[in-house]
Amino acid sequence: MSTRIAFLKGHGTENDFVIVPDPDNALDLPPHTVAALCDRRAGIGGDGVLHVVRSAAHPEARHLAGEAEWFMDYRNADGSVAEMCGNGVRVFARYLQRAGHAGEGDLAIATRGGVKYAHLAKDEPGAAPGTGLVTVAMGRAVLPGGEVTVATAHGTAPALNVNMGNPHAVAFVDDLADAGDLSSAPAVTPATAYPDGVNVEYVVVRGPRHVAMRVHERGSGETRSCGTGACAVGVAAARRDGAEPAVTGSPVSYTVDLPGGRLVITEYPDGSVDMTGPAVIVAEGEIDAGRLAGVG
Ligand SMILES: N[C@@H](CCC[C@H](N)C(=O)O)C(=O)O
Repeated sequence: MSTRIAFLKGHGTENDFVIVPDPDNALDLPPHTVAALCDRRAGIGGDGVLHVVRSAAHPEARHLAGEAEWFMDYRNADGSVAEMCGNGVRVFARYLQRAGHAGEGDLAIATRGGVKYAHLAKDEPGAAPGTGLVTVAMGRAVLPGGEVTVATAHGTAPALNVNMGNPHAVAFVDDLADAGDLSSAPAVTPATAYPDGVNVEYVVVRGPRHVAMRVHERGSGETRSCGTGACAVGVAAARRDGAEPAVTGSPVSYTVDLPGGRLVITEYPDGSVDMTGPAVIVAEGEIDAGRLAGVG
């Protein structure tokens, strides 16, 4: 007998996810099932899976249940587990709103990177329901220091090590094409800087407080957007511009253009970072897990 899995499909600036509601954590979702769901030809297709579980029902989130009812059990497209997914939190919040578990306003969501607070803005007058922007308080960036270098077949660039709950290497380049093919992971040295792998962002300056980026995501390949990556880029840009809020005493906002859309990243003098962008649910259905390659 095969299992039927209810799912939704959503995206945030085209970083797309298979959303699997499973309040009681009853589903078996091993890495190969996640990879099969994310397969763009033989599955639903996505950069990752947002497994929606009540915090109280998940061993990794039970301790957060008093603060956040819902846990975002995030998985990359290859089935690996990640600590955080910024675009994922926005889409997760949108799903909770659509399912009637949350309304407009503030909402706490548990992640492996701690509890994040999302704010669902009101829809614009006349706009479709569930289209208001979502802001997520992403917490503070950690900059471990040390020199890091990223390299593809197109060349080598110095990068900044920024941790947004998950690891990033941010390299400013002259042209986004300089990164070449990002479907496979750039080489990052020293490897010891990232014992668990890394997401790599290539960035160009578009204007004052305005940048554009491409990203190779650990466990997913080149994606059209990465929320934690955009935050890491905003933080790196502020250091590069001498605008670090902890030093200047003023918040700073960057517009970050990604292949899939635009995010606004704001850093405050206490080091906390907010990310604002869209989150959309585009489909809903049920899949016969037995028909997924290697599952059943
Ligand atoms: N797309 C995400 C990041 C997802 C996790 C990442 N691939 C990792 O392994 O750390 C985002 O929007 O932040």
